[in-house]
Amino acid sequence: MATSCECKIGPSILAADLSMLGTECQRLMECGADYLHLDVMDGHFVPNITFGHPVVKCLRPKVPGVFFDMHMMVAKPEQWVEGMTDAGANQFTFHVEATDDVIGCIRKIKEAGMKVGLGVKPGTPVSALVPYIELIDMALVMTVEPGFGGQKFMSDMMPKVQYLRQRYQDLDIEVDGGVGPSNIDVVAEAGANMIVSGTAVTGSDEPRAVINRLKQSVEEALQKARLER
Ligand SMILES: O=C(CO)[C@@H](O)[C@H](O)COP(=O)(O)O
Ligand SMILES: [Fe+2]
Repeated sequence: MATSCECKIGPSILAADLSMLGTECQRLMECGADYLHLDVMDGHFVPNITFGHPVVKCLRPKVPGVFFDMHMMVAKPEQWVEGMTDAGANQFTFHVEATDDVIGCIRKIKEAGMKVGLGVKPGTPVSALVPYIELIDMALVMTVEPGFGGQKFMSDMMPKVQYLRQRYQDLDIEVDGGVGPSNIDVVAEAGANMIVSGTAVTGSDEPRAVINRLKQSVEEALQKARLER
């Protein structure tokens, strides 16, 4: 299905050396990343904890101008909107399962000047995003149970991506979890254009080559879809 969306590769820094977060982020951008995917976990929505807006505020000046996609794996995400926008975040991606007031959270994010991402966990049907699709900038399809990097890619989530791409040709669709060179072709074929990859990139001796491989696959799939239009 053709789309006007561009291919964007956004490495997750979750599996990187977090004691060197600033230099790790700089290195990923030097290796050809298009944006950075920063995984925020609160120990409530997911059984793990990472970092919050105070860390993001310190990180911001280390990689000026780089798009920060905040993956908010937190309960009641609306409570963190102000802190994240003050810290310099660009996109606030929260989970549809995490709040009773999705519309209110979307409104708060937009009023704070950030882009809106809305995600579904593997157990949530993609139809849960449909009521909000016209209000968001990006849809996130999780291909692992959120909370940890280095998990196995769930290929049975690809019909969710196909469902979205067939109906919303110009929507940014992000896939996150276990993505790497071994499965990028099915992710790209399904229609995703924003690719999060953590372990496959930060765990590689050649992150630039991995990012290039991911980019090549998505760009080929986008080009093929445009020709089929
Ligand atoms: O949000 C998450 C995990 O909850 C992801 O962003 C992972 O951190 C991606 O890492 P890999 O699965 O690619 O190692
Ligand atoms: Fe993530």
